Amino acid sequence: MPRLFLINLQIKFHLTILSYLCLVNFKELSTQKRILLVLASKNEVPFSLSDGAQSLYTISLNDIYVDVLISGIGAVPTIFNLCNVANNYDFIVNAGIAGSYNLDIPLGSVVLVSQDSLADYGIDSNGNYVHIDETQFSNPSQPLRYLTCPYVNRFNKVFPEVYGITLSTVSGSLERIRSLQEKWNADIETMESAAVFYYCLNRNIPFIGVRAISNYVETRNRNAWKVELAVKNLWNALPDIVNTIILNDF
Ligand SMILES: O=C(O)c1cccc(C(=O)CC[C@H]2O[C@@H](n3cnc4c(=O)[nH]cnc43)[C@H](O)[C@@H]2O)c1
Repeated sequence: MPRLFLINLQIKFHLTILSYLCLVNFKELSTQKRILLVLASKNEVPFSLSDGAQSLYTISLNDIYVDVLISGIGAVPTIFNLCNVANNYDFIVNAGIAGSYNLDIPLGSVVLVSQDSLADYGIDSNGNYVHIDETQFSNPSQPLRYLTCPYVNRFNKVFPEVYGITLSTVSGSLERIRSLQEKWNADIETMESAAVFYYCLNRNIPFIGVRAISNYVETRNRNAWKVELAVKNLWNALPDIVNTIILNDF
């Protein structure tokens, strides 16, 4: 057989194998779920993200690529920034730190939020707080409280399930804490969680809320906060959460 013909045949063979491998890879990529982690601040990420105006990053968690959105603290910045990108994802994880009312939950624990409420949407009637959903302004098709995550029981049972409330101010005085506890009897408090629940439930996007406890909800004592421990434990738990998302149908 002429040498030139043989070389030509070899090249064709290699190109065929290469295009097959590319096709397999492309297929794997295109069937991979697109996961977005939403965190309020860079303080809740244990590695450095580039400075500047950028708020969306791609990272690898145990070889699974996920995007990280730094949404800003509080419900409004979180939902404004989330709704700009949410259509590109199959699953949204609201992750971060949280304060705990429940002293049985050790600082640093990672918890899954099974229910959350926008707990300061209401009317203060001479010291008597009434939630919006208890007034004429309630919209039963879009409730603002007792929002339930339908996906939570698919996740690893090692993370306790908790009830949350979401507020625009970190609670730090006894009177406020007592009245919130009396009204809601919640386990944890955050500034974003119920907003992400509300958005995802109304947009029909699968989601989970995962938080690590950085502090107890008590009269303000910043020295007692364990932010570093909570952030470390949160990120140790995230690969397991992401694996569950990849392996399950939602
Ligand atoms: O002072 C710091 O270094 C620091 C680092 C990270 C976060 C903070 C905050 O001020 C907390 C707001 C942020 O964290 C969530 N979070 C944590 N604990 C609570 C709480 O007791 N009540 C409400 N929110 C809490 C919250 O979701 C915010 O995103 C300070």
